Amino acid sequence: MVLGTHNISGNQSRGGSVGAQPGLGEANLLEVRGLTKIFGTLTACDHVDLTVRKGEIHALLGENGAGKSTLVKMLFGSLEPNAGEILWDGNPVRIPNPSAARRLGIGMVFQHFSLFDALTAAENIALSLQNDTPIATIAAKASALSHAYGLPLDPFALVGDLSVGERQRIEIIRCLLQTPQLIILDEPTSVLTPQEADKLFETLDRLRSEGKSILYISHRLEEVKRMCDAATVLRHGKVVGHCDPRQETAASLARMMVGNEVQAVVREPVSESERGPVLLEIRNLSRQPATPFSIPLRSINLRVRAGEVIGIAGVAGNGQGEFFEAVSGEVMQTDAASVRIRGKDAGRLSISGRRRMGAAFVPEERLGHGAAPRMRLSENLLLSRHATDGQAFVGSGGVVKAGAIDAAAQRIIQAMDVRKSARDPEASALSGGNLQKFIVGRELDRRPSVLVVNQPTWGVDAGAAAKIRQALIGLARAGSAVLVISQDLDELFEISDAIAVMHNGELSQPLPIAEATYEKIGLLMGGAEPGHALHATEPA
Ligand SMILES: Nc1ncnc2c1ncn2[C@@H]1O[C@H](COP(=O)(O)OP(=O)(O)OP(=O)(O)O)[C@@H](O)[C@H]1O
Repeated sequence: MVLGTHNISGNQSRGGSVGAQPGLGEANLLEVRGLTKIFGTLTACDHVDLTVRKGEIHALLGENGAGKSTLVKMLFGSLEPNAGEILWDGNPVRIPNPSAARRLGIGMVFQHFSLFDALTAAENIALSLQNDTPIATIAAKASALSHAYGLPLDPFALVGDLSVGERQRIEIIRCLLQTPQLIILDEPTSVLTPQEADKLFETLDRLRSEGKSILYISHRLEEVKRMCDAATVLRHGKVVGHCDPRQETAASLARMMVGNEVQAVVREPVSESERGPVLLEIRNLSRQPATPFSIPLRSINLRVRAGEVIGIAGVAGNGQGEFFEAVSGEVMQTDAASVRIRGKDAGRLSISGRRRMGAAFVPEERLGHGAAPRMRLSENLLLSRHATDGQAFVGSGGVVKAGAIDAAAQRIIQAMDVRKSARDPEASALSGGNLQKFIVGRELDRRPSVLVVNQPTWGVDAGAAAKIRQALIGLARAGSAVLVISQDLDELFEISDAIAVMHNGELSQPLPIAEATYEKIGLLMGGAEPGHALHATEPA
């Protein structure tokens, strides 16, 4: 490992003199020197140096809040640097806005997608092209790219009906349509299934072989080792090292990012006698597809008992989103008994009604669903908890108890180690992983009897992911029922007492973790007949 010894500012050609200085400099597409961004009192990027060569997949690593997104936003013209220099093909450039970045040849796929739900994939792409190319032409080009790069996409599908993975494909194709030389991908696989991620890697391989460069942000260190030719590591806004990830282990990369060893998650097996009553019960839950693109739910049955964590695995788009909506009350059922919380029918209750029964829910999408972006963390806390913690947060006559809300927000921030640039910032000012930590912490803080969480560690760094996973196990062992929907099989194996698989709107019986293997779960994810080799976790 080379820590901070690779002097990237010493070998470039400048001022367009490509070829004048043979060697490494010729192959550099992007060079960044001393790039700095300050938010209030926080230096999010502190004199960052970075070099991306032509035809290279370059990883940008760092824990949540390290400054990765801030850095790439400056490269894409979404944020203006306070200091520093950007060289493109050896020439100093200013990138005042994303259009300038695109003209230069820089494309970006953001962590939070910027798509309109009510429009089709092709219409969304058209909006970003800023010209009047007919939709049919755009759709044809998008289809051609989708075939060429192995990214299946129906250009006429409504975005609102698509899974997160499918939405990401639109973003990637939208980016490729502009024939970029450098593609920036901000945590592209955090919401993809292993199969989707493999497809994406093929696409990236192909782009690399065409000489394109990729700047790749990811918390998944195994894939960084597998895919990337070089890595730059940030910590607290500063570059702390460069390395060749292929020469590292996931543990050594994690250590480099975090500065020390990442704590392993501990899950002691839970015995039958340690499990309590069924706190969440799904009975014969069926749901017609709301749109032609959504998945019907087919007679789902599941029981989650006090003391246990049940995981739900599955390839994205097999009904997990529809299931979460039905269980959380985002969509109500006609049959009140199809969702029972702590022994009472809840199927016809709203989210607030179900929360009042002691349940808590963490949705997959952080911004918009999990938190209102333009509201402060304390305001978000009030928004989600006024219905359940009315007495704690709202006084007589409806007066908001600002002190109590502030104290609770600070408690959560401290418990989850949420890193931020102000005492009580707007949700949108938090890095993605830190916002996820806050949202999970906000729900855990209520000590709910039932917690249902969809993708608990999406975009969260290795250290923080371990903390969240341990907290979920801790909540269960303290007597709650915890249901975790995740596309990260490693995560499910780490935290679950039993794993069920959702496929095509059907849920298999949970397989006790002692009997679960990647092969069995993988078979079920691929649609193998449920029933064989599976045992219930509890007597009916
Ligand atoms: N618009 C903003 N206003 C104020 N502070 C901000 C803003 N954007 C980012 N920050 C702060 O800058 C720091 C770096 O955030 P950034 O999003 O770059 O981190 P990151 O490394 O991408 O993290 P993650 O892995 O969680 O996505 C964080 O402390 C964040 O709170």
